[in-house]
Amino acid sequence: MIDFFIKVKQQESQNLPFVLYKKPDNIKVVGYFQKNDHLYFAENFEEAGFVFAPFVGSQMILIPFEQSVKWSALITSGEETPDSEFTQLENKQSQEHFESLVQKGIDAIGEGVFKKVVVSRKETIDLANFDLVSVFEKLIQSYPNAFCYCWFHPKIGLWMGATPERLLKADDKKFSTMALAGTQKSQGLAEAIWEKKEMEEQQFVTDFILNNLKDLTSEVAISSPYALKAGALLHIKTDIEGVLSDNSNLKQVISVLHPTPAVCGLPKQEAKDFILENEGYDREYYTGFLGELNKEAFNKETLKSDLYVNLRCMKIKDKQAHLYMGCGITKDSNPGKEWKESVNKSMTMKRVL
Ligand SMILES: C=C(O[C@H]1C=CC=C(C(=O)O)[C@@H]1O)C(=O)O
Repeated sequence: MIDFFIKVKQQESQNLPFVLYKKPDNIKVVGYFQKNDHLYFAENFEEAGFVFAPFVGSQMILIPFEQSVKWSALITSGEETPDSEFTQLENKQSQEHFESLVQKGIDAIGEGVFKKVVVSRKETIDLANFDLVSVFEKLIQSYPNAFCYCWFHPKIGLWMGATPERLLKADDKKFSTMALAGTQKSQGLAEAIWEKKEMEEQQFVTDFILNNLKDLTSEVAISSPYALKAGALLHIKTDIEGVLSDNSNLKQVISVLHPTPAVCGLPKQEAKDFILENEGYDREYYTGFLGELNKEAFNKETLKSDLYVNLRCMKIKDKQAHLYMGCGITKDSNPGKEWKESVNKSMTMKRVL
């Protein structure tokens, strides 16, 4: 780990692009260190590299494998940061603004515009001192079952996160994805009791994914919904896996899944229009996706992709951390509760700062 982090510090001081990541339930940290500061893009998903894509638009940045040096290291064990209670000193104005945005979403559902929308907000906090390596170390120790990352490009900026949501894993024609929704503070997995609102919301997500993948797949199987722990929170998750049909490709599958109903809503276009019109800020890479694209398998015969949704993340800029969090809104949502949920989600990043 020490050599690995020395390499990170060197790359940082040369102001060159890099990405560090750890997959869920894995003890290996991987780094790709780009050899120049060029801004490469993924255009048709046939490229090979680490992709970093925004919520909207087609500017998907790529750290190409062939232009990078790969390093990896095993995580030396540390204590998982215990979950704690946090006191919140929130600005009344941002609370009012967020609650009225949630209410607008509920009203639009009442008018039949859509069934679900995910609205979000950004919170900025000052950082007295920020050390990328120690924050990343805390991140990987605190969230063993998340996809943890730190991504930097001198022409874009620095992002970090610990996301519970996989967008797509594809191993040649075999694929897996998930339907994720519903949130509660964790009192332990066994104690989780879900309200009808959350169960329904998660079922919408599963149905959407299954319906939309129908034309692109030849086989699909799903698990029963179960509780997933993400830091101090629990979500409901259904695993979905299967085989892509011979005539479908990665680009088509990604465009069906992204943005997922866990970060946008249902139907997708109507929810997206509402978000862009009403949220009042630019999500940038929050709720975009990131991960390995077309990585050669060990046997070099197949290509593997492993992509995640950029949630529970932050952008670091000018000694400030910009934290992003959103909540799925359905007809039974309550603005006050959604505000609290967004505060709980903000703790995922606050814990490591
Ligand atoms: C949009 C976020 O979470 C999504 C993922 C899981 C559960 C969610 C919820 O219960 O609202 C959200 O859909 C976020 O963390 O910013």
